[in-house]
Amino acid sequence: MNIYFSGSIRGGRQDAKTYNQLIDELKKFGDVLTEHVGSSEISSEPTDREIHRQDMQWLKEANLLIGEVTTPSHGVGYEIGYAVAMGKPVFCLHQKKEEKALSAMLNGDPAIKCFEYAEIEEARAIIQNIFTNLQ
Ligand SMILES: O=c1[nH]c(=O)n([C@H]2C[C@H](O)[C@@H](COP(=O)(O)O)O2)cc1CO
Repeated sequence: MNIYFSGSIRGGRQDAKTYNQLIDELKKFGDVLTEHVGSSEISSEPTDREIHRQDMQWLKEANLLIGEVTTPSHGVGYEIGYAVAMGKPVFCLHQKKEEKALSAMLNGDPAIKCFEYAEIEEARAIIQNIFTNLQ
């Protein structure tokens, strides 16, 4: 099972620790192709062209995409739209925040399953359910 995990990088790293915790959970169910998204240090070595080429390759190889979408990110939105267009299953997790509603373009797409969580334990349980219910 190849898992493409999406999370904000240049959109803001305030949820990076959560990404890391989610990636640890996802690793129980398959190979996370984009483990660097949860890393405390993002390499600035590859060019943007190389990042895009590599990520598109991983997206092609992925069986599904799971995004943590609390922090809005152009890259995450792009990856999600691309994965939907490729017919891949897409799941989005976001933290409950009164001041910020999830984008209608994610929440309103019947092809995307969106889940709200408050605590990391809740997010772990959502991930476990996703893989239990995968056909
Ligand atoms: O250095 C990078 N490496 C990388 O893999 N990405 C991909 C993976 C993330 O899910 C997504 C983050 O996009 P953004 O940087 O626009 O927040 O884009 C994005 C960047 C920087 O834009």
